[in-house]
This record gives sequence, C-alpha cells and structure tokens, in this order.
Amino acid sequence: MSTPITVLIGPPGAGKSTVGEALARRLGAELRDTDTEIEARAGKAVADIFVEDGEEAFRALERRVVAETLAEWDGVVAVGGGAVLDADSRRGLAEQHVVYLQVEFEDAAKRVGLNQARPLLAGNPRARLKRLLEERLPVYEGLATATVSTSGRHPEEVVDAIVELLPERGRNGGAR
Ligand SMILES: Nc1ncnc2c1ncn2[C@@H]1O[C@H](COP(=O)(O)OP(=O)(O)O)[C@@H](O)[C@H]1O
Ligand SMILES: O=C(O)C1=C[C@@H](OP(=O)(O)O)[C@@H](O)[C@H](O)C1
Ligand SMILES: [Mg+2]
Repeated sequence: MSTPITVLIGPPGAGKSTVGEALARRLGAELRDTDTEIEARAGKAVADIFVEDGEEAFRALERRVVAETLAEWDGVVAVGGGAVLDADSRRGLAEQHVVYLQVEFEDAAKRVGLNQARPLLAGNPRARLKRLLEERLPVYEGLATATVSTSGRHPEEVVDAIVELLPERGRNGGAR
C-alpha cells in the first residue's frame, strides 16, 4: 500500500493533466492520470468509451481506477474532472492531500475549446461548462486540502504554488 504525494482535482481545463506532468517532473516523481489509465485498460479514448459504452460504464471504470490508484500510487495523481461525483471516490479522496486547481470560466472555455476529447461538453460546450463549474464548485471546495488558482498563470507557476503548499514528504519527491 502506498499514498500519493498529492491528488489534483478540478474542472476540465483547470490544467490537472498538464500541471500534473510538470509537478511530477519537478518532484522527480511520476504522474498517474486516471483518464490515461482508463484509456489503457479500455483500449480506447475516453470519448469513444462515452459513445460506445456510455457514461455509466466510464464512471464505473473511473471508480475502480481511482480506488486502485489511491491505494497503490506513490507519485502525483491527476483525476478526471468528474471523478469527484462518485461517493466512494470522494471517501477515498477525503484521506488524501488534495489540491483543487481553480479556473475562471473564460479561461477554462478557452483552454478546453471545442475539443471533442471531452464528450461531456458536447452539444453546447460553453453552457455545459458553465453549469458544470457551478454545480461542482462546492464538491471541489469540500475536498480540497489546498486550493491553487490557475487563471493567468503559466503551468510552471501553478507548480510553484503547489510545491509551496505540499507537506514535507511531497517537497522532496515522495521520499519518507
Ligand atoms: N495554466 C495554464 N495556462 C494556459 N493553458 C493551460 C494551463 N494549464 C493547462 N493549459 C492548457 O489547457 C488545456 C487543458 O489542459 P489539461 O491539462 O488537459 O486540463 P484538465 O486535465 O484539467 O482538463 C491544454 O491544452 C493545456 O495545454
Ligand atoms: O469532467 C468530467 O466529467 C470529465 C473530465 C475529463 O477529464 P479532464 O477533467 O481531465 O478534462 C474526462 O475524465 C471525461 O471527459 C469526463
Ligand atoms: Mg485531464
């Protein structure tokens, strides 16, 4: 059993995957992005899982991958933006060091664009993203050990801010 150095949560476009990579590099640790792990296990892209198997199937796989990652990973973790919707995953996250990456609506919209890789935003991406941010805000805030704003900050600046807020173990790359 291991414990991640920290887990990045936040909405699509917050930069969890990008900042997760940069943070892991900075700490000399490795990143597990749950979406990447889900894609590896399913043998297809997240967007294709949504289309071919449905959101429920994606969420079930996400729940399993989150639980296993929290139990076995000792590096940095980035979860998908919707991982916090699952009660079991929330219980698991409540025991972790969790960094909520905040993003203003306009920045998230710009970053996500009309990228079809995010099936949840299909249809009317701006309206869907706006509602998603509003609905999930209290969930992200409730789980956060630390909160870091990403708007107007380069990913490396976001990493600087996260490192400042990490417990001692995280700042030296996870060595105990
Ligand atoms: N701090 C930032 N400033 C500007 N662009 C960013 C920032 N963080 C991420 N991005 C860009 O936004 C897009 C979404 O980032 P990503 O890491 O996939 O977010 P998430 O995993 O939270 O959905 C990518 O194109 C990425 O390069
Ligand atoms: O917010 C969500 O429900 C989702 C976010 C995506 O990940 P990112 O937050 O990394 O974009 C991905 O897991 C899936 O498309 C669902
Ligand atoms: Mg991501």
